[in-house]
Amino acid sequence: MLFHVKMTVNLPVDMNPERAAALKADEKALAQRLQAQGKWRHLWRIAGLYANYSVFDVDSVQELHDLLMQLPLYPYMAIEVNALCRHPSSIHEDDR
Ligand SMILES: O=C(O)CC1=CCC(=O)O1
Repeated sequence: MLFHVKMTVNLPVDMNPERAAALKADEKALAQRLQAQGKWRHLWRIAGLYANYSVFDVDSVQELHDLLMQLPLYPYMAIEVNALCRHPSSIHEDDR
C-alpha cells in the first residue's frame, strides 16, 4: 500500500541546539534504515520549507501509523497523509 505523506517540522525556537542535532541525527538514521528496507520509497525536500514529501510502501495503515509515530521528530511534526492507488494511465507496472 502506497501513501503520500507531507511532514512539516516545527522545532521550538528555544530548543537546545544539541538536542535538536541529536533528534535530526536519529531521524536521519531511521529514515535511511526504512529507505534501505523499501518502506520509505521517496523522500523529497519541499523547496524553501523545513518540510518533506515522502512516499511510504507499507502493508497496512497500522504499519504506516506505527512508523510515523516512532519518528524521533514526530512530536514536532505536522503530518498529512494521502492514500495512493494505481492510475490507469501509469506506465509503471510496479506501482501498486
Ligand atoms: O528534514 C525533514 O524533512 C524531516 C526528516 C525526515 C527524514 C529525515 O531525515 O528528516
